[in-house]
Amino acid sequence: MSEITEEHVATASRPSDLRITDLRVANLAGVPFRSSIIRIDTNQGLVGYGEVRDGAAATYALMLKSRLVGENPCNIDKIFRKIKQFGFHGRQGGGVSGVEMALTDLAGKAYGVPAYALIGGRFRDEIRCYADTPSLTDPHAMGARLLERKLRGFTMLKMDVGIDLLWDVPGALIAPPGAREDVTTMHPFTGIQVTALGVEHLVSYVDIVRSVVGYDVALAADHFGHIALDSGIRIGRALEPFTLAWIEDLIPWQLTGQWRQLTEAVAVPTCTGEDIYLLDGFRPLLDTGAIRVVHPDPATAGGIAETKRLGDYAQERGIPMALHLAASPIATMACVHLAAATENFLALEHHAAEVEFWSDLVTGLPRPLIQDGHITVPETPGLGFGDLDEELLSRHLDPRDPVFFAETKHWDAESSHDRLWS
Ligand SMILES: O=C(O)C(=O)C[C@H](O)[C@H](O)CO
Repeated sequence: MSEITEEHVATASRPSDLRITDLRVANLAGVPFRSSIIRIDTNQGLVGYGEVRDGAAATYALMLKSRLVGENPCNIDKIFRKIKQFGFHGRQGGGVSGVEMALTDLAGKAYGVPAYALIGGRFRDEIRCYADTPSLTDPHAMGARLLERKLRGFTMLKMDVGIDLLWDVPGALIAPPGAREDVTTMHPFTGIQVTALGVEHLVSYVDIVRSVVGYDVALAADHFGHIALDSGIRIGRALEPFTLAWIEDLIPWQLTGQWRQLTEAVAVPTCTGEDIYLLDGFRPLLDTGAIRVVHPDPATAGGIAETKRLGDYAQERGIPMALHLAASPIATMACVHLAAATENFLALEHHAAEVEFWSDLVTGLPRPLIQDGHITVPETPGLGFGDLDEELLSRHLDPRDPVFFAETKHWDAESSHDRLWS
């Protein structure tokens, strides 16, 4: 064996010598949904973390392993171009996007700089988060929950309102058979019509919510459908008095022409984007001015740098960008660096206001991570957290497939975890 010289020692941790040796995942549940943490290992002992989008399969990341091993993770864009063909819209973008986050984490650690420095530096020191609140039948309960979040310092909130509230209201919907089951899985276009009674129900719901939470906080509304265009127009017009920040996902994002008609017909900002992969997927909506707010999920859209490119592209077209997210602190921190480095940024979604241990999943950052509705941009290398609290994580594994960074030589397409949401 040859002798280790001083030169060897000096070059042992050179970023140019860094190589990927492995990719492993930990499948979590309840953080706030199920998601998979990616860990990329290297020949220098450095590890990088990313996260596969909520509700997606770890498979989407594991299938990329053979394309990654041997690559220098600091060449983020080169690797991204090599693997992006293996992603797609919806949850299928989750593998590529999560891997890109982990590469950025690694590159930042290798060069000793925070992730935002790799994509151009920062525009802000604090990242505004907005708190999402899933559907509640009782508008007073929804108002109370939103008010509690407002009092915790969130300056922007979102509630789910829409057909979820109307299925059991007689005469509120005209729906094709099976539509109720379909919308909970694939979010397809169902052609559901919301009747005058249904619209009245939603108006009264939002009126009560506003009377509880007040008008001095930005409030967006989501989970409308998908519904028929004319129903969307009637709902949008009826909700105009409530000064909503946006109305989201009334119709499928692919229907650019319908989005444009909706946007032109209502005086409430229209919004979509959480299932779109890569800037290319957003171009039709942005180029035609079909939406007023673009809402990518960086864990679907292609990760940190691609979502920044998208934000810049939208900015040139006068369309503000908010970030969708339903993730653990790992993808959240990826989004914090992205939001710091993108001028065109409104707010980052937080879906885990009810998950008490959420901030504790990573070490080395303030707890709680979100204070007064904001996350402070860290200056530590990579995504900025010290490490994972593996003991805590291991208590929140997905019981259907409780893999915890185990070596994976292949993936089992039949396992329950690999059944996809979309
Ligand atoms: O918050 C939003 O905009 C959502 O639509 C969240 C989804 O319900 C979430 O990703 C769960 O799959």
